[in-house]
Amino acid sequence: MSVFTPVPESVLADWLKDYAIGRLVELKGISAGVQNSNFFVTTTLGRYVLTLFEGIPRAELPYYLHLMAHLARHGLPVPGPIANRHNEYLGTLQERPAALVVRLSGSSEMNPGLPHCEKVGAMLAGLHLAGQSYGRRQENPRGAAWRAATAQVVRPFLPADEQALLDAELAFQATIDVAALPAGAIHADLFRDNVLWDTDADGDVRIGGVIDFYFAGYDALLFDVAVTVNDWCSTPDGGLDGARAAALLDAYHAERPFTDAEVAAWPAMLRAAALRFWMSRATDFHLPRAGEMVLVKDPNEYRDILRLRIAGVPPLPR
Ligand SMILES: Nc1ncnc2c1ncn2[C@@H]1O[C@H](COP(=O)(O)OP(=O)(O)OP(=O)(O)O)[C@@H](O)[C@H]1O
Ligand SMILES: N[C@@H](CCO)C(=O)O
Repeated sequence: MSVFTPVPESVLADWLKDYAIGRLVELKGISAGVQNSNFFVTTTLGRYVLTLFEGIPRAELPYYLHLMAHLARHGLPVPGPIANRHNEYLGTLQERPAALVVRLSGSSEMNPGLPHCEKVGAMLAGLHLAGQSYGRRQENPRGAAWRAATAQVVRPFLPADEQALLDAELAFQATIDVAALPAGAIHADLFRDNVLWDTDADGDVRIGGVIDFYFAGYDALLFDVAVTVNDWCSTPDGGLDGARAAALLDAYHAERPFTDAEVAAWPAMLRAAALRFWMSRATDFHLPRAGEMVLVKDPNEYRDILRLRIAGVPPLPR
């Protein structure tokens, strides 16, 4: 359940007077997502998603909303935010920062095949290329500094073998020269549940939408590729599915060829991406946030993915 803050219809109808999208027809809470309060909003002029931001500092929100607008303007299937009559994307509703974005079509695919992986790879490369001309910069909120700091918070809760794994991984990651890698705006959480699939006129799968940009930031583009491959191309035990990984990576490489530095850093980035989700999930598990309805995902899934990536991975295409 993801409605932490209820919005009465009369309050929303009044708030919408500040927008040019017509009058309220229907308001429905969305029962997915764990971070914010989300609603489907239908007006006389269209279909939108309303988000009330529950935790992200207000000052950080323009980066996300303008990034979504930038990517949508570049033709990517990203929900464009709607500006109000003051030409602002960010408003205030029920004392929360709030934004309306276009509602995109489709639903997520949790068992992706090769065509899905191929399309996600090509789309991610397009996102990175379009992101190069995005003028704002905000560091990846789950970047290397966050991972190192969070590891120290989580470490006391882990058994000895996991502490050893964590210590060794942090020491290894500290030797990686991330600054040598191409960088830019990255999504940083492009999991299967953040891509909506649709079918085109020929019945082929097509990406209808990429959502949830609220972990986006400036970092190595390869880190984003690694996050995406770890989620889309893993087998149930956490191993890499070679065919799905090749489909995703070849399609990405065709749009934005990997550099030599990226080829060298690939195993390390898959490990950094695994560490990021092991740490965030372990934090949610061992230090649950009081009073919030948080869906706790299994940290061991990403501990195991980390162990398996350390054991070896196939190289990037070149
Ligand atoms: N622009 C959109 N178009 C269509 N559906 C959307 C859109 N934005 C969100 N949704 C729907 O709302 C659900 C929740 O959104 P989202 O994943 O952004 O939640 P969140 O709580 O903000 O983030 P998180 O997933 O990190 O918890 C999605 O699973 C999707 O079904
Ligand atoms: N994708 C994250 C959830 C937060 O977006 C995870 O699977 O841990």
